[in-house]
Amino acid sequence: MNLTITDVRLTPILVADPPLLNTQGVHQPYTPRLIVEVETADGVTGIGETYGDTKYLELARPFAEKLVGRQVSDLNGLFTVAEEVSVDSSRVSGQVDVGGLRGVQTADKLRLSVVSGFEVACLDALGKTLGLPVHALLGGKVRDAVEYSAYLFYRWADHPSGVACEKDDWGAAVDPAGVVEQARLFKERYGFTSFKLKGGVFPPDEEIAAVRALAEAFPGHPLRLDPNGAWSVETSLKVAEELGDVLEYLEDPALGTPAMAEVSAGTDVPLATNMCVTTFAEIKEAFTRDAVQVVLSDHHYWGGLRNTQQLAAICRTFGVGVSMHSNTHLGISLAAMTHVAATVPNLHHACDSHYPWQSEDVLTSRLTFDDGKVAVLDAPGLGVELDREKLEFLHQRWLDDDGALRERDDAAAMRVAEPGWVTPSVPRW
Ligand SMILES: O=C([O-])C(=O)C[C@H](O)[C@@H](O)C(=O)[O-]
Ligand SMILES: [Mg+2]
Repeated sequence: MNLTITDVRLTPILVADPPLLNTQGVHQPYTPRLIVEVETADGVTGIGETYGDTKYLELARPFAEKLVGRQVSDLNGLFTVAEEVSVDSSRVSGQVDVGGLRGVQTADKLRLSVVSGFEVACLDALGKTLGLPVHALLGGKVRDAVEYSAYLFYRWADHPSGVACEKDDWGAAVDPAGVVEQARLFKERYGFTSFKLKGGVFPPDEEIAAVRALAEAFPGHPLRLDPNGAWSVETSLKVAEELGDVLEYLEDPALGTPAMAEVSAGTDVPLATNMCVTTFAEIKEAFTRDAVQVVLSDHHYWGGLRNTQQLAAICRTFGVGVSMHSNTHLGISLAAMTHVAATVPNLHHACDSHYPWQSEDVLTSRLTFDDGKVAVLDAPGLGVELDREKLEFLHQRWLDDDGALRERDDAAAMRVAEPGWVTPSVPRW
């Protein structure tokens, strides 16, 4: 067997995305992703997926060149190679995250977000070569299926008129009745039994009413609300008090560890985050101050599946829970998320996934949710197959774009509907 990497292919694509609302604006009709293929001397190809905005492509290209001649099994070496890739400081200094809502932007985090796509591709190639599933390469699964939560969004029925887009049949959700109807559809179509509502869109009282309506419609189902740091400490405490009896956790009610620590000190409702603990460097302060009780892992920006396991081990040591964050992603990432989630013993919360919102994919067959769960695949590698025609179609869309959609920018997308829109300053309420 020859594990030498002989070729690395990078294919940026644009995938359809519905008009999902968050505190910064609304999702664009198409969003960028990057598909990574790593080929070995034996002709085995491994696939991975990560963010596709220009700032990631700029790093992925030189990184890919450096991998040729290395071994797909040299996963630790990926981090060493990444350090050799320089990050343009203008990409990280003073930048506002215009859509991802994933906390600080640093050069390291940018690198890790790129490494993760390659780590998954290497694990896929290694697993295919050895005839082992990725979860086995990670030490073995401790469960046969991974539970996901329904990721509810306030949304419009369609993107603004005149905007080129793909249509879907979910309808609008801009009030409690709309949110409950969306949750009902999620349950009917995928069997989800826990629900997360993306908040920070409407004044807190309206979002409290939506969560109350969910609690009435789905008694006993775990519920979460995530305004992406849009509230003050005072508002966060008020919401915690009003919804404390029905929330599994409140996610990033206020922005940053100091504010989260203040909220945490004033409520018994568990606080979760994918904004103030997004790097290993942020863990110490947050855990020491008991600012968060649940960390949402995300292999994309934590630097891959093995770093996700390390994060989970640290959380376990400190008695902090683990859940999983998600941005817009396709089936390659859902497969990767499911493999790593299957190996984490202390994963006691259903994971987030945007996948149901993605009508397009690059796989020959879509992954499915049964009773809200994705079965852990035991086929070699990730256990999924790339559909070249679909990949080419989505790449052509990227090539045809004039550049406007190649960067995710939820505030810019909102300005199409509301020309005066600017990213709200925080706390918004
Ligand atoms: O806080 C979160 O869960 C997210 O950041 C998830 C996504 O970014 C979501 O808010 C989005 O895509 O609008
Ligand atoms: Mg969140």
